[in-house]
Amino acid sequence: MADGKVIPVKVALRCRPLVPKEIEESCGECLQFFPDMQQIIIGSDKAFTYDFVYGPQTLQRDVYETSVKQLVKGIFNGYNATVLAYGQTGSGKTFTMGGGYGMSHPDADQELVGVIPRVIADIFEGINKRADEFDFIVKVSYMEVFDDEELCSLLDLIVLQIYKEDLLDLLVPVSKREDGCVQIREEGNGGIKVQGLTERQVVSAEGLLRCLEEGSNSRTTGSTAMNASSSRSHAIFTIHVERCTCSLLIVFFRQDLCKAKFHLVDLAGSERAKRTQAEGTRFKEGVNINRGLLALGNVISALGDDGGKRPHIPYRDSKLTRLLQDSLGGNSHTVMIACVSPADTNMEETLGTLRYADRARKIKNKPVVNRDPQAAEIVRLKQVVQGLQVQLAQSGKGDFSTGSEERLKALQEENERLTLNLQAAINESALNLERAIAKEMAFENLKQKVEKLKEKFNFHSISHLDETYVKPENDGMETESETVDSEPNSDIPHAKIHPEEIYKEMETFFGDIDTSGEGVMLSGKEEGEEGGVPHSDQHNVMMERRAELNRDLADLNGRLENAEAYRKQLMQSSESWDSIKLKYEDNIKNLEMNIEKLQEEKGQLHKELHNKTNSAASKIAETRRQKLQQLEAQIGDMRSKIKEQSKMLKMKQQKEEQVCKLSQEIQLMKQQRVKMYKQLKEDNANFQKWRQAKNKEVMQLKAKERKHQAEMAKMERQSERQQTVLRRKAEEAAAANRRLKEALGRQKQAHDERNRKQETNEASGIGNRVRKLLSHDLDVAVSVEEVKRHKQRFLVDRKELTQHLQELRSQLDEALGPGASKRRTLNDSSSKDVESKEVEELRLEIKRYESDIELRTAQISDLQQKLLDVDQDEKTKTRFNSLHTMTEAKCGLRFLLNQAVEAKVGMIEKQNAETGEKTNFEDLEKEIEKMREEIHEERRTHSQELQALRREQEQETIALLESLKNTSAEVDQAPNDVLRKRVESQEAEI
Ligand SMILES: Nc1ncnc2c1ncn2[C@@H]1O[C@H](COP(=O)(O)OP(=O)(O)OP(=O)(O)O)[C@@H](O)[C@H]1O
Repeated sequence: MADGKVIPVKVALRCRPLVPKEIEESCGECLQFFPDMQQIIIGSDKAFTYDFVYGPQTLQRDVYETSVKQLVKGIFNGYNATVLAYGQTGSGKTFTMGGGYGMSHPDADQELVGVIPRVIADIFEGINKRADEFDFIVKVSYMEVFDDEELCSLLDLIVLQIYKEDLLDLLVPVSKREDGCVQIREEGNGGIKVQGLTERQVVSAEGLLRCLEEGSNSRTTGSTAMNASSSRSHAIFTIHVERCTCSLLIVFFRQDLCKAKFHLVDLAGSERAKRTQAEGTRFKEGVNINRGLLALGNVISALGDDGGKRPHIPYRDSKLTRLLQDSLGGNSHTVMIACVSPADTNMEETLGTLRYADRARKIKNKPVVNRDPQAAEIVRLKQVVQGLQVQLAQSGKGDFSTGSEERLKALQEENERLTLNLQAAINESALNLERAIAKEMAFENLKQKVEKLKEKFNFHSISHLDETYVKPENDGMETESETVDSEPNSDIPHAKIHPEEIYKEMETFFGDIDTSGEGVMLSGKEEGEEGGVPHSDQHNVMMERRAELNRDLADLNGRLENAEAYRKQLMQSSESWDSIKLKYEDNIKNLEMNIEKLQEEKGQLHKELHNKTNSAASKIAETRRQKLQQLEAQIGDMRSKIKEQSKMLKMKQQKEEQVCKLSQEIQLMKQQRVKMYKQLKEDNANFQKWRQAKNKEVMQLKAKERKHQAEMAKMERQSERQQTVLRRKAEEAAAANRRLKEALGRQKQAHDERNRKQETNEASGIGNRVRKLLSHDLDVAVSVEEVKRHKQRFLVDRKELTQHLQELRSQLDEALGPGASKRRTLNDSSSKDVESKEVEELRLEIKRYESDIELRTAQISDLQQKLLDVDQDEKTKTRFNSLHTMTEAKCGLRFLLNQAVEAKVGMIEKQNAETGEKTNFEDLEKEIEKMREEIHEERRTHSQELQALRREQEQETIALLESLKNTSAEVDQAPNDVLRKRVESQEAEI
C-alpha cells in the first residue's frame, strides 16, 4: 500500500440465494455467474465486471478473505478503510456485514459470521502480533444515520425524539440521548469528525463485539413486504485504531503516531416504496432512505463520471455523504459490497445496483497514512475550494407523459373491469331465467301426474303421500284389533285386502313425481330409482323384514281361516251328535229296561223248568229254554249296542274337547295376529321414518352435488376468463414489445438523420427536427413504460398463480393423505389406480398452473431482456444532450407542452367517457336488480302454488283414506256379503 497513490474503490458484487418467499412465488433467476471470472450477466447478454463477484453459494469466509481482509492490514499502517454494503432491501447487506445477526455470541454459527465480526477478530489478532513493537489504542463508535430533518415534523412525538437527531449514537442508551448532541464537524486536515459521538475504548475482541451487539440491538428496524427485519437507517460502525511505539520520546514527537479508522457501513435498502408496500411511517422512512442514497449516488456519479475531476462533489447534500466523504474519493481504502437478489422480480432493482456499483468502480481514492492531521486538513480544504469553484445546475425531470399514460391505463383497466362485471351480471340473469322456466315445467309435469292419478283411482284428488302408504294397513290392523274378540269371523275378509298393490301403484306414481318435480318429498320412492333412496343394506333388510311380516300375516290369516272352518264343521257335527246322543241314551235306557225284563223272564223260566218233570212239561220247558236262549242273545245284542253307543258318546266328548282346544288355538292365533299387525305398523312407521331420513339425505346429497357442480362450473368459467385475460395480457405485451421495437427504430433513424444534418450544417427545419427527435424519444419512453407495466402485471400474475398452485398442492396432499407430497412428486402408477376423480382433476389443474407459471416466467424474461436492451436509464441521461441551442430547447419545450396538453385533454375525454360508461353500467345494474326481484317474485308465487296444490292433494288423500277406513269398519261390524263385496270391489278398483 503506497502512500498517496490513487487507488480505485474496489467493488464486490454479492448475490444471495433465492429466499423461501421468492421460491414460493416461483421466481426465476436473472443473473448468470461464471467460475473464476469476475463478471456477471443480467438477462441474456448484459454483462458487468467487478473486482470480486460472489455467486449465491459463496461462503461468508470467502467474501471476507478475498475482499476485506487486506484492509485490516492497512489499518495497522495508518490507512483508513471502509467497507460499504449497498443494495436493495432484503438483498443481504446486513447478512454480509454481520451486524444484525447476533454473531458476537459464542454459540453463533461461525460459517455465517459476517464481515464486521471477522474484522474485529483480525484487528485484535494483528494487535497481538504487533504487541512487541507497538502499543495500540482501540476505540469504537457506532452511529445510525437519518438524512431528512424535515421528516421529524411529520412523525409522532416518540419517533420525533429519535429521528430529530439525524445522527444517532447507538452506544448511548435511548433514555440518555440528547437532542443535537451528535454533530458533524470538519477537521482541519479535511477529515470528518463527529462531535459528541461516543468513542468507547475497548481492549479485547469480545468487548468490541459487545459494543457491536449493543448498538445493533438499538438500530431501527421494521418489517416490509420484502424483508421481515429490514434496517430502516444507515449504520456506521467505526473502529478507531491508534498506533504508537512504546518509546515515550517518539510518542512525544508524534513521529510514529498514526490513527486509522475502519468504517463498516450497512446502508439502508435502496428500495422503491411501491415494491416494499411501505405505508405511513415506513413510507416516509423509505423516501428518506432513498434521499440519502440518492445523494450518495450523486456523489458516486460525480466522483466516477470524469475520473473524479469534477470540481464539485455534492458531499454536503446529506449527512451520509458527509460522513463517507473520506471513504469515497478521499483518504481511505474502500470496498463496496453491492448486494443483489437473483430473483427476476427484482431485476430492475438489481440492474440499478449493478449500475451503481459499476459507477462506484470509477471512484478514485487517495489513501494516505494518517500521520499528520494538519496536512490532511490542508488537502481537504483544497478539495473544498476546488469543489466550490464550479457549480452545476441540477435539471429536474418532467414526467407528465408518464402520469397521463398511467391515468389512461387506469381508466382502461377500470373500463375492462366494469365490462366484465356487466357480462357476469347478464349471464347470471339468463341463468336465473332458465331456472325459472325449468321450475315452471316441473310444476306442469307434477300437475299432469296428479291428474293421471285422479283418473286412475277415480279419486277427487290424492295427497299426503306418507299416509297414503301407511293408512290402509293401519286401518286394517286397527279394525282387527278392535273386533277380534267381539267378532271372531270379521277378520277373515280383511286378510283378502291387498294393500301392497295400492302402495305399489302409489309408489310408482310418486316415484315418477319425484323425478319430474324438484323439491317434492316422496315416501313411495324405491331404492335404485333416480332421486330415491339409493340401494343400501339397511333398506334391503327393512324391505325384507316387511315382506316377511306380510307373508307371515297372510299365512296366519290362512291358518286362522282354516281353523275357523274346521271349528265350524266340528260344531255342526257336534249338534247332530247331540240328537244322536239323546237318541242313543233313550235307546240304551230302553235296552237296559228290556234287558231287565228279559232277565226277570229268564229267571222265571228257570224256576218253571226245575218244577216241571213230565213230558208235556218237558216240551214246554224246551220251548222256554229256547226262548231263554233267544232272550240271552237279545240281551247280548243289546249290551253290545250299549257298548257301541257309549263309545260314540266318548267320541263326541273327545270332539267337544277338540273344538274347545281349537277355539283356544284360534284365540291365540288371533292374538298373535294382532301382535303381528302391531309389529307391522311399528315397522312401517320406522320404515317411513327411515325412508324420510334417507330421502332427506339424498336430497341433501343432491343439493351438495348440485352445489359442487355449480362450483365446478363457476371455477371453469373463472378459469376460462382467467385464460382469456392472460391471453389478452400476453397479446398486449407482445404488441407493446412490437411498438417499442418500432419506436426504437424510428428513434434511431431520427438520431441518425439529425447527426447527418448536423454534419452537413443544415440549419433549416430545427423545429421539425427537434419535434421529430423528441416525439420518437417520447414514443420510446411510453413504450418502455408500457413494457414495464406489462412486466409488472406478469409478475403479479405469476405470484397469484404460484399462490394458487401452492393451494392446489396442499389440497392434493390432503386428498392423498399422509406421505402425499412424496407420492405427488413420484406420480407412481400404483397410487394412481386408487386415485379418485378429484385427485385426477387436481393433478390436471396443477399441471396447467405449472405450465402457466413457466409461460409467465418466459414472458417476464423476454420483457426484461427488451428493457435491458433499451437501457432507458442510460438513454434518458443523454436524451437532452441532443438539444444544443436555446432555439432547439424552446422548440422541444413547446413540443412537449403540446403533447402534455393533448394527453391531458385526451385524459379528460376518457374521464367523461368513463363517467358515461359508469352511468350506463349503473342503469344496467338497476335493470338486473329489477329482473332479480321479478324472478324472486315468480319463484315465490310458484312455491306458493305448489304448496297449495300439495295441501289440496293431502286433504283429498285423507278424505279418500277416511272413506276407505269407514267402509272397512262397516264390514267389520256387520259382516255381510254385500258390504264385503263392496270393499272387495273397491280394492279391486284401487
Ligand atoms: N448470502 C446469503 N445466504 C443466505 N441467506 C442470505 C444471504 N444474504 C441474505 N440472506 C437472507 O436474506 C434475507 C434478507 O437479508 P438482509 O436482512 O441481510 O437484507 P438487507 O439487505 O440488510 O435488507 P434491509 O435493507 O431491508 O435491511 C435474510 O433472511 C437473510 O438471512
